[in-house]
Amino acid sequence: MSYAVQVSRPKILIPEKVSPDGLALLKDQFDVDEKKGLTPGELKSIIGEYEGLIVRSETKVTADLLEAARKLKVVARAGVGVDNVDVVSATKHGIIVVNSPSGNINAAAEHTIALMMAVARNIGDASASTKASKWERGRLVGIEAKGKTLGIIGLGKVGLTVARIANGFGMRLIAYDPYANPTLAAAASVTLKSSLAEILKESDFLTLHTPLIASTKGMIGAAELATMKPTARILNVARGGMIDEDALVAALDAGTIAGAGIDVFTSEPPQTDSSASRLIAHPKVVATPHLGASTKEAQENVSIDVCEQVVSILSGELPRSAVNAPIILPEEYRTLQPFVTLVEKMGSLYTQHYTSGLAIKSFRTTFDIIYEGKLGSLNTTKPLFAALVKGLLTPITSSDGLNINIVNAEILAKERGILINEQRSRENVEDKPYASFVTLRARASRSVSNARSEVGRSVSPSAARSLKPQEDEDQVIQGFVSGNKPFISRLDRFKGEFVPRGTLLICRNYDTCGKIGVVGTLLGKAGVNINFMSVAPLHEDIDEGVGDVEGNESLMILGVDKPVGDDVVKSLIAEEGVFEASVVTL
Ligand SMILES: NC(=O)c1ccc[n+]([C@@H]2O[C@H](COP(=O)([O-])OP(=O)(O)OC[C@H]3O[C@@H](n4cnc5c(N)ncnc54)[C@H](O)[C@@H]3O)[C@@H](O)[C@H]2O)c1
Ligand SMILES: O=C(O)[C@H](O)COP(=O)(O)O
Repeated sequence: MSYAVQVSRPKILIPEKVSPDGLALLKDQFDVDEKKGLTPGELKSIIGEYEGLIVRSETKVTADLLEAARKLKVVARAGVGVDNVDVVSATKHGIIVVNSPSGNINAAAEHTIALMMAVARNIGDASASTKASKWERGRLVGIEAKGKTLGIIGLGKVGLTVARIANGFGMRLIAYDPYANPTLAAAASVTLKSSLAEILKESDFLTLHTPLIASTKGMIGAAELATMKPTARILNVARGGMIDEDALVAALDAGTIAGAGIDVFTSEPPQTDSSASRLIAHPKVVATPHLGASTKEAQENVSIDVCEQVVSILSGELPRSAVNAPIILPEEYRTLQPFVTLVEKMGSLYTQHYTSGLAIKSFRTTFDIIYEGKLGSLNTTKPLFAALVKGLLTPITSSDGLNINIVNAEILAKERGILINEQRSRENVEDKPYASFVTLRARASRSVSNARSEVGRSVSPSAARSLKPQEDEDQVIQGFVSGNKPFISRLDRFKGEFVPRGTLLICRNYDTCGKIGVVGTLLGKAGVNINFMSVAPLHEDIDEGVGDVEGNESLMILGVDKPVGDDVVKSLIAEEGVFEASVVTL
């Protein structure tokens, strides 16, 4: 008599329509349950049995669901956007979230072109009218794409693909993307513009291809629509929320915008009597139900992509596109983790403090990152390199773009035109209160430094004068780790310790009495509480020319309990002696 030992196989749940091509890769090793139409309650009641969960955009992977997911190791998003996944909560639970950042790019780009032509030639309206037994050739005259200007907001993967196709139509291509790679733009015949205003004014067709992040949310509202040509047509195959839907309906009603092709909405499916449903119902709108990625080919691509990653993760290997990437391997974790956090924060601080608000934003900057002291003898700095790239890009790419890990960081940096030189120094750091520290030095190109002096962070008129001497200076951020906690110890010419965490207001001002009171009063009036404050005087080692306020300046760093509005920042710099201010969230 023989006995077969029953070993239970890991289980994977698929509550949405995912292409079978990828699922076939799972079936040898795992039990795959395809269960569509589950309510949130039903999903929660069964999720505890599963090691893997594969979703598209409809399943809401909430903190509550993840709390109940006792065995879950991976959430795989068969597509790009992870806005339906609570990534922070997944990270807290040690669950890796992966996606497929490029499997559906072509599908989204082709859908954009389909909407553009449908809007240009009244295809939706004409089809409905003809099916209703009408023959309205006179009413349904369209326009051609050839010779028209296509304005592209967001020249990333989808935006560039749209540009390449539209180039074949004989369209003039312009784009606004402060972080675009100029070489790729030029190769696609796209002229990069330095302001959104120029794009709005010149576009016959305007198409959006950015992620939905703070800087893009509501970026096209009534004021922006009012600057566009009344013959302009708008396309959105990116995310709902970037266009103010009510404002677009009003502009279409008033005839100040000619038409729109929209695939994505603020509520999906749209609720009755919502702004999304009013937009969909508008006669000048061609609407599709989030179909950008819905082609057979794209669904095969994303399915295979994420299923391969599920296999990797459940076999204990690194995935290629983890959204909450383990940029550090387990054996390196103990030594490097606090420095990974530090370097990521330094990168993020750089992007937010130096590039937000610039007329010309760019990473055409060369970064030197110098690891000193004990860090100088590391076997590998790959996780720190990846952390820097992640920190630099995170503030501008949202969770959609966070697939940065030790495998892909170098390629992603190159794609963005980010040049990073790593240097190690084992030199004695005995004069320092810490055994290792990291310096990030950005050598700004001429165009960037010019932009800084023109617009920069919010600057007071008197600051323009004192900013001048900084134009060609390197930008420096220095930090160290103490008790596993990251600290910033230098920001440009200022030396002072602060913890890079939460929302920080950074003000450069005359180091005179009363400044703290002024800032405190203005924040108090705006209902913003100060959690901590640090004053950084000029760095003692710095003897470079610092302008006519030399030796008399300091940096004030305030940890605040909520974001500080632009109006408050403007009032701050209107104060005598406050030169510039920026708000960063780390
Ligand atoms: N409708 C669909 O089914 C569908 C399918 C695929 C992708 N998408 C969406 O399309 C969008 C673009 O995807 P992608 O893969 O090209 O992303 P991407 O990250 O490759 O490109 C986004 C670009 O936006 C730029 N950007 C960021 N902030 C900006 C700002 N404030 N102003 C101007 N540009 C800014 C970035 O520099 C980047 O180049 C995403 O929102 C994605 O979720 C939708
Ligand atoms: O983010 C994406 O990949 C697209 O919006 C597609 O979403 P879908 O998988 O639900 O079609």
